[in-house]
Amino acid sequence: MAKCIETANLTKFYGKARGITDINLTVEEGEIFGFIGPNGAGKSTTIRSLLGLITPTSGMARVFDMEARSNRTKILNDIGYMPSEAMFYNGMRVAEIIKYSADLHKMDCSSEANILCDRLKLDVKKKVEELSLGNRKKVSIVCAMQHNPKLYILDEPTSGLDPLMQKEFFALLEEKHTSGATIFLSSHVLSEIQHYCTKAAIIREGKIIVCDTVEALSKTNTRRIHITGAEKVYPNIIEQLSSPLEDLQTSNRGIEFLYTGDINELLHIISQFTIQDIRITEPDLEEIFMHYYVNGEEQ
Ligand SMILES: Nc1ncnc2c1ncn2[C@@H]1O[C@H](COP(=O)(O)OP(=O)(O)OP(=O)(O)O)[C@@H](O)[C@H]1O
Repeated sequence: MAKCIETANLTKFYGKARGITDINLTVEEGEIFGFIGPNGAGKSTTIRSLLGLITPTSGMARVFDMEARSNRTKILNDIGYMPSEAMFYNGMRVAEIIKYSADLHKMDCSSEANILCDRLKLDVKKKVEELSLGNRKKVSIVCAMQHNPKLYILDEPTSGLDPLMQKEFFALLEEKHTSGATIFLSSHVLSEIQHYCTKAAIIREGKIIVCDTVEALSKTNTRRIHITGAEKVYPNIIEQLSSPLEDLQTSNRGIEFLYTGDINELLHIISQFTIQDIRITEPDLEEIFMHYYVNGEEQ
């Protein structure tokens, strides 16, 4: 399958400040790729490099098999970009902004724009400064989608949208994907990545710490252990374990924690104490992502 996005050792320093270091990513045509990481991790810097808006300090970024910075005019024509902040020129009406954005692509997108505004319940007569954050986001969505681009680069697209509009937005995105579009989705909302993405990369402190299919990321030998009746003895259990526990929670219903060590060792230690019950479950993807957010090991 053809590569839609490719970076190799992509690095950007803002003066001496780290933006991103040695980012290696490949997004194949037709993929829905999730890009997640804590605040300041480097998501927007990576995106701005892909759009050719900033010059990398070193390494390369290619989109549609072209070097991003020197071919940005050509590349941007086939991209639907939603920046994380939906900011527009004050004084303009929604319809004018949408038309202006279509003109930049030298296309008449009016019929697609009307459909999108209708589905998103966007009042095109309003002035930008009269719009709520959610409604400004909708303007961004229409501008990103009306020209039916080959690639969507979406930087936290759902922040500010109410749940109904989030649902409509993803319905639209899935339709575009079914028609052949590739999607690069930066998000803080882990459930979005889990539901919609085929592959995901986690970035932390400017570096990619893990990149795999969402299915593979969900598979882990980490287990969540729930024990009832161990409130008094759990310090003794912890003391004997050779692997550290994570996310230890105690309550009057018992204790629970994430455990990645040898399960036989754990059961052997627990068997020395009197407990009421034990349950061993797989952690959900959100817990796995949080593990990488907080403790992230490098690839
Ligand atoms: N124009 C700039 N000048 C100096 N430093 C910058 C600039 N833009 C970003 N940075 C720094 O680069 C790092 C990565 O920032 P970036 O905005 O790419 O992160 P992010 O993952 O998009 O964060 P968030 O989730 O908060 O939007 C941060 O440490 C940030 O302070």
